[in-house]
This record gives sequence, C-alpha cells and structure tokens, in this order.
Amino acid sequence: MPSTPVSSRVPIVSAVLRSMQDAFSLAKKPKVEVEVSVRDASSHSTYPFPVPQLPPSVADALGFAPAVEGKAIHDQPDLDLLYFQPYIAKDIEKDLFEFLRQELFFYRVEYRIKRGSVETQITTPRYTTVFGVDETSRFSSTDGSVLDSKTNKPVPKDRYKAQPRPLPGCLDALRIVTEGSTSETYNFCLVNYYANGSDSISYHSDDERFLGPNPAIASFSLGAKRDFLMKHKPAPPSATNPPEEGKPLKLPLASGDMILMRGPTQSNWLHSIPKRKGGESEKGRINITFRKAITRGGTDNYYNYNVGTGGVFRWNPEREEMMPWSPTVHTEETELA
Ligand SMILES: O=C(O)CCC(=O)C(=O)O
Ligand SMILES: [Fe+2]
Repeated sequence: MPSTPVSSRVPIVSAVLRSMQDAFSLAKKPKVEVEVSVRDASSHSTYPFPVPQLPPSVADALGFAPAVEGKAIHDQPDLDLLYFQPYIAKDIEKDLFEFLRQELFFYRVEYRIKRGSVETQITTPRYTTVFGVDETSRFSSTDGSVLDSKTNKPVPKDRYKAQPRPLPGCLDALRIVTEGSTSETYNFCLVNYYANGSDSISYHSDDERFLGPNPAIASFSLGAKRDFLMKHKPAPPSATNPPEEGKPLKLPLASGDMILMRGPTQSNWLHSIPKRKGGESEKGRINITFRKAITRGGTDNYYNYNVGTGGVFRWNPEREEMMPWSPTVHTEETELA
C-alpha cells in the first residue's frame, strides 16, 4: 500500500530564510508560481527513502526560469531543437545538482540481450532512476496509488510489470516550469547520473512507439560539461545513394543547459553522450529528461531499463561516490551505541 507523505520538521533558520527570500522575491514576479511546501518530503511505497522538497532558495529561483530564451536550431534536415544556454540560472545550478545527487535513489541496471543466438549480459554504463506513468493512468493525489485515467478506479495489480512511482515534489516542480516554457506536457521523468568520463549513453533515438509521433523531450544538464553528439540517421543505401555518414553535430552541454528535442528530430536523428577522458568529464553529471508516454508499454519499458531488479545506490558524501544503499534499522540500542 502506498504510504501517506511523511512530514519532517522545518528548521527555524530555513523558515526565516524563506520569509527573507519572499521579501526579496517581491521585487521581480516569477514567471511561474511553483507551489513548493518546505515541510513535506515526498514518500511513496515504491521509494526506498523519502525525497525532500527543493531547498527554498532553489525552488524560488526556479520560478524565474528559463534564465535565457531558447535558441531554435533547425538549420539541418529534420532537426528541430530549442537550446537554452542556460535554462537554470548560474546561482542555483550547483545547488540543484548537489541536492539531486544527494537525495535521489539510483540504480545500475543489468539486462540480457540476444544478438542472433548469442545472449550477452549488459550493465548500463551510468546510474539511472525513473518516475511517472503513461497517459492511461494517473497517481491519486491523496495516497499516491495508481488509478485508471478514464474510470478513476484503482488499476488492476497486473496492469504493470513494475509499480509506477510518482514524481517526487522536487522533480515535479521542474516539470511544471518546463511545461510552461515548452508548451508541452510530460508524464515521465528519467534521470541519468554519469559518475565520470567512463559513463556514457551510446547513439540512439527516443522514437519508441509509446511516445507517439514527433515526441517532445526536454533534456537538462547539471554538473560536469559533456559533449552531446547528434547525427542524422543514414538513408537506406541504394545503387544511386551510397551509405553516407554525415558530420555529427556537437553541443558541449554545460550545467544548467536544457535542450528540447521535438518535431521530426527523434525519427531522423540519433544522439549520444560519448565516453571522454580527463577534464570536467571526471566529475559527475546529472541528466534529467521529461517525456510523455501514451501507452502502458512505455511504463513497463522505462521501469525495466531504468530501475530494473537490482539494488539501490545512493551518493555517499564522505566517500564522494555512489554506494550500494540498504535500509538500516534504527533502534534505541544502535542510536545509543
Ligand atoms: O545525458 C544526456 O544528455 C542524454 C540522455 C539520453 O539521451 C536519454 O536518457 O535518452
Ligand atoms: Fe535519449
């Protein structure tokens, strides 16, 4: 059963800070009013641990996003991008990065693929986590249970292979702002954490049927600068048309940047974050994508490849790395020891 949200105590200092920020915010009206409660962490029966709300300073500043207008890029065939450099202002991008790396739970998903008769075990070369449910369902606002969008009745237990997870408040705040500035709606949030230059995502397109035709995908970068490569899908080779590799487009995505991929982009272009050595790539990078899945298959696919069946990882600030996480039972004895 989904649990009801837990409340955490508000330190007085943050309440004072909040009222000071409110006073400062009066000078400039936010573009979007993001209603974020500082009191309640987000919890759900599917979450290994509760996820706090955004720090008030970050939540308030997010109301003024995007920091700059998006620049349209459509100077190549079938390409339609809107590039915000940055979307998240320089004075909060670091705090948002540190907050999400610390407070989210991640997975290192393993799965088997079959090429011909050969089965191979793949470990996803990055940490991932995912929240959301496709359009056929929604989360109850009272207890977080999954309801049928049409009937508003609880969905049968076997509708999904995995249990869908609602977006925690901190990511939902970013979703709302992103919807406002892209004129699109989203019901999924995928998060990637690239620990260093060895983590990557190979060339692919997010053109699955469950996203519908011409899907819009809003993709945020936080932390280390990494190259985002794009190349046109090759035209089918023929006698008059030899196979051709176009020059890839290289966007060095910096912390706070957002790239909206839309229109014919996914059906015609591939994108990747290649492995890199040295420099900024040795530091961590978070990527957040918002998407809209329209059918149940999307929900099953996203949980299978971004949560999987393995253990939970959480950032360890002392060791400065992702570490396997397990719930520790806090009894009076362990606390006194
Ligand atoms: O990390 C990125 O910028 C890209 C991630 C991506 O393409 C994906 O998750 O589908
Ligand atoms: Fe992608």
